[in-house]
Amino acid sequence: EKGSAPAIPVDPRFDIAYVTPVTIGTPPQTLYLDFDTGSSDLWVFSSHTLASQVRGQMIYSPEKSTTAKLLAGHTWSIRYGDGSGSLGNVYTDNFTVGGVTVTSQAVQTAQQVSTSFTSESDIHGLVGLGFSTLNTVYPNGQLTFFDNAKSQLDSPVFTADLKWKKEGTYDFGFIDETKYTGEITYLPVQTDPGYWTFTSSGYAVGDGSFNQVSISGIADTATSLTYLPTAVVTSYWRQVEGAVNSQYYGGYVFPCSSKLPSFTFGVGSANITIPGSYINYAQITEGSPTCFGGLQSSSGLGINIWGDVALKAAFVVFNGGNPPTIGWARK
Ligand SMILES: Cc1ccc(-c2noc([C@H]3C[C@@H](O)CN3)n2)cc1F
Repeated sequence: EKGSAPAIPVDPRFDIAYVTPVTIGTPPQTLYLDFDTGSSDLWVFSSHTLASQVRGQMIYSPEKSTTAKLLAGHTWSIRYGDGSGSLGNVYTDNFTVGGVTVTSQAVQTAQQVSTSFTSESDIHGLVGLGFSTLNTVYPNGQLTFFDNAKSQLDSPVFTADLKWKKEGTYDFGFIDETKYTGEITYLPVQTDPGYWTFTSSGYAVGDGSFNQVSISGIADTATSLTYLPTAVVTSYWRQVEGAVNSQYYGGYVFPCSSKLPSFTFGVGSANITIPGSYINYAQITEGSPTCFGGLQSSSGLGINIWGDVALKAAFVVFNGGNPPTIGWARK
């Protein structure tokens, strides 16, 4: 089996997140979910979610699905990197993405969500694509959609082809050769504690020389920006006149009229180049001459994150084989 599904930017002005249509239950209920390689819970806004916390999201109603089964005595609670979170109960039901169906997928129904989820009406939940060890369901952890689907896929892989301000795709079970140029470079993955953690071989700013330095970080499809060590990020923004690291705005801001240099990162002996335009993330407020950078320091996070700003410059293969590896190609 194999399948393809679109990755649709939530806001056409800037790529804050990407959502993908899925169907759950019988008859099928359609929701648009944020696929997240940085976590491993599949949760949805539901008929159980506090009404005061639902604002326009599509919901999953297990009581309307003839194939839904309550996973009695199981609960979950998750906190994301930005402090947002959600919690609730667990059902199993049929779950389909791009034509690939998993019967009895653990679907975590939210009873409560934090304000940033309530205010994001285009995101109806998340599909965790990290390693199942990160799943928060208690007392028995549940498997991700990918872990459940793996055995029925032609190949135990999924790929991410995210695009700048355009619709991209997630493919399951196959590698679409038309989606990239040159070769795919595969790197080892550290699966503990459960992220797709890999080590980049270094970086270059614009046309500058390549700095050979190992940068270990996670590939995270649900983090909008890219967060790297302070030394790396400082050397990038030093090239942009008027760029400052603003305490007020919580990161590097710069004049929107700037022509930003590209940022190249090493993957083995190959490399991926992020165009400068991708690093001009957004105006700090509508109409402002000041813009917020897509490349920020990871010093406060304790982890480096290759988020959408980096991922959308590449074709990325998440290989769930034994051992798992991550593949990068230019496109
Ligand atoms: C409103 C909202 C807030 C946060 C997130 C969110 N989901 O995953 C992540 C990153 C950080 C890490 O926790 C795992 N991947 N961030 C999604 C949202 F729709």
